[in-house]
Amino acid sequence: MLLGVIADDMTGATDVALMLNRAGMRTVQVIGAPSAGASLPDADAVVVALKSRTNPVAEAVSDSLAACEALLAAGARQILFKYCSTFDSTAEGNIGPVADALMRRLGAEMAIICPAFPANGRSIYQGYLFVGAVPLHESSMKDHPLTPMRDSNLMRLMGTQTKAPVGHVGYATVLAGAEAVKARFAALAGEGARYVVTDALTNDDLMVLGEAVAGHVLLTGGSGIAMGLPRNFREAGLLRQRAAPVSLSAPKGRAGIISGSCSTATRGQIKAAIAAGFPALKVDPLTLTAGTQTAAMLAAWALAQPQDKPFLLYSSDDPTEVAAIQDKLGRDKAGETVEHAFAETARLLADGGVSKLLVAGGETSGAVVQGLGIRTLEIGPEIDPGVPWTRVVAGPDLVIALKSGNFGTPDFFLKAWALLD
Ligand SMILES: Nc1ncnc2c1ncn2[C@@H]1O[C@H](COP(=O)(O)OP(=O)(O)O)[C@@H](O)[C@H]1O
Ligand SMILES: O=C(O)[C@@H](O)C(=O)COP(=O)(O)O
Repeated sequence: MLLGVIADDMTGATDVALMLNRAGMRTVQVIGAPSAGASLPDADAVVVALKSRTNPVAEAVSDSLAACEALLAAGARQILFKYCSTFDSTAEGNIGPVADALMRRLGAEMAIICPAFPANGRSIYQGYLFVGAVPLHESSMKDHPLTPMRDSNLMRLMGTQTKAPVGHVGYATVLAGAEAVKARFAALAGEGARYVVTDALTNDDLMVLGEAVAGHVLLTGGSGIAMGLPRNFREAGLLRQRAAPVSLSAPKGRAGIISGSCSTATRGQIKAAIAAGFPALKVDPLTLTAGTQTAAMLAAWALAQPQDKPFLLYSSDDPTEVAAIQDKLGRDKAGETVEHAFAETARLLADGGVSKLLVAGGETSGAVVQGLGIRTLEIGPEIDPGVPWTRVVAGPDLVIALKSGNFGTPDFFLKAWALLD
């Protein structure tokens, strides 16, 4: 194993695993921090998918360190801490504290901060993170149910989460190439910087940065920064090129969609699925709390639908409705209620013969994967940038795609099935 990745949520993990797979590294995703001494699957890269984006800081740190130990024990030469391309976090963390702890464990002198993911419109200029044409804090991420992002300056965002000095590599330096970036790293290290935000607008920029960080033991960023890493290993004679899969054979059974994502892209995809006649049932956190809607009822409804189209269970709502529900239940309780219900529903659906599942939302996917008892995933074909089909290799016999809230074209729920044999 060459590269170890610690991902702070489930969809982020499949996103980075897809990126590595496409760039020629055989990548396997394992769920949860492996216990001490547990062996990891044999692969060029292993991604450990945690649910550490929004849990308490101490837990996020200890899970990330446990993942790091397992990856090092399996031979990882470099560790990537993967977080969201929209830098999803709060003033307390968890990005800063986890990165600090990994830096200490690995004895790293410097780590880059690069959430850029051009294929999905995430770019960094002058240290400001953009989502499409607008700065992060003007994007729909300002209303995220768990990690509302109200600033776009990555130096400032990281600065609230760590005491370590944060520097910046500007775009002109990135354009000048990997040697110029390395020289700038050295200069910043001389000034005491421990973290370095790197501008990046295109995939070419990410390849330059990938080359510049070949010698770094710790990297932090979105899946984009993984793009250039396989080439480093190939050039070092450690990795052979392999082709990424174009289709996936799915076990026989029914198809369905579970969505707890309230992101703009997902809400559009839900609209398109309903317009296409998918049988759809809205799940309401208040009704779940009152016990008048239960996981058993959701699963029974889904399994009673005609099989010619996938069913859709969704709690996704617009920011005004989400805010009203959070006012009544509290932010965490609202999220947990939906996540618990979907985890249990997914288990009942798998028992009821569902074998092809699309899940929308990072936290939602984490809950569903845990509910299904999935331990290992193999990465299949790309549906859209950042979202692959995966096949369960340890756990129930099914194929599952875990879609980040803001990823995918409007017809995502309609077109994904065509990649399955
Ligand atoms: N109607 C709702 N009201 C309040 N919270 C909700 C609602 N529907 C889903 N949630 C919660 O919002 C969060 C959405 O986060 P996530 O699943 O990560 O989606 P995304 O990938 O879009 O960020 C989850 O914790 C989910 O349980
Ligand atoms: O980097 C990204 O944007 C994604 O890989 C990711 O982390 C998604 O998180 P959610 O939007 O919470 O699914």
